[in-house]
Amino acid sequence: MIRRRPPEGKARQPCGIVGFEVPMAETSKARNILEEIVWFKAEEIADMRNRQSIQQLSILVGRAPPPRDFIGALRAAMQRMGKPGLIAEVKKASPSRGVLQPDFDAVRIAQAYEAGGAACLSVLTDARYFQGSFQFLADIRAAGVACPLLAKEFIVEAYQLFKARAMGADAALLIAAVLPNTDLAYLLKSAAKLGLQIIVEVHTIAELERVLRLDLGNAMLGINNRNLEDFTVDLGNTRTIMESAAGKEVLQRGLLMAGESGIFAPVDVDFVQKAGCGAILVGESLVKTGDPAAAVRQLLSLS
Ligand SMILES: O=C(O)c1ccccc1NCC(=O)[C@H](O)[C@H](O)COP(=O)(O)O
Repeated sequence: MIRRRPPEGKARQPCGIVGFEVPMAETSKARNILEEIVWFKAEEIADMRNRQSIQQLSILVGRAPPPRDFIGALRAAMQRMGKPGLIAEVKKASPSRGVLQPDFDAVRIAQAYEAGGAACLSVLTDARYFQGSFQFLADIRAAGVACPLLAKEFIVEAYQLFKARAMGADAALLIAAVLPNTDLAYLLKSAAKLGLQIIVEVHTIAELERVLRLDLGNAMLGINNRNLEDFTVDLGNTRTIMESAAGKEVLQRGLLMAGESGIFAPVDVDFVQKAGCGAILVGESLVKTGDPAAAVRQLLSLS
């Protein structure tokens, strides 16, 4: 479990108008990128709240287009194609790979994914580490894209769920490595009130066991094959987790599971499908190509 805040309150001591910062004690340094991202979220959300209160966001939520059935679209795609429903990711850059697509136009890429046969889209909203934006969600919806949209954010507060729904998201991601079960339970309830569906993401068997103790409502699950602490990617992680007792419980309960990260070719799709996944979340291999529609068709072996 990553630490949600620097143990000594602050990672850096800003020195005001002098314009430099002094690092705090060694223990206050983030241990990995996930911690760094999550620690920065506290500052980012405080800044967002100063510009837009949760009351203002609530009004926008009331005016937002009705949410679409994200999980239903994935299940329908699986039934139609006999292959996992594809969540194609609109991702300009990442901490592990840097800029993936310099010629990045979120709307054009979203339209191409849909034309290629994606069931749903994942839209990176984090600005600092992924060069994403909540505005992309609104732009993609305004452009008439029908695929349901996942707000791909590092959610630590309900405020971000309000923001995601206000901007037109249909679903949001909650990461078990970041959130203890009390927070997950609270955020799952908040999301349900807003009409947002949820993917709860795990990376280990222990996280899956913990998450299965929650009242998941109609949430789906995801296994991230990327270790968010050291960036290594191993598709075998999906199989290992799905072969565990907790993985078997997922199948028995009929929960939809997505295989996430490191999916590059049809053999990878087959691999995670055989492991028990009814959905896949794919970014890099699609966004890097000059023709994202063709990349989707190729990945799903569509003619
Ligand atoms: O992608 C990263 O480098 C990354 C680093 C730190 C935290 C999260 C990160 N990625 C989020 C994701 O889970 C992926 O964007 C998603 O699963 C798609 O992965 P890929 O197909 O490998 O781009």
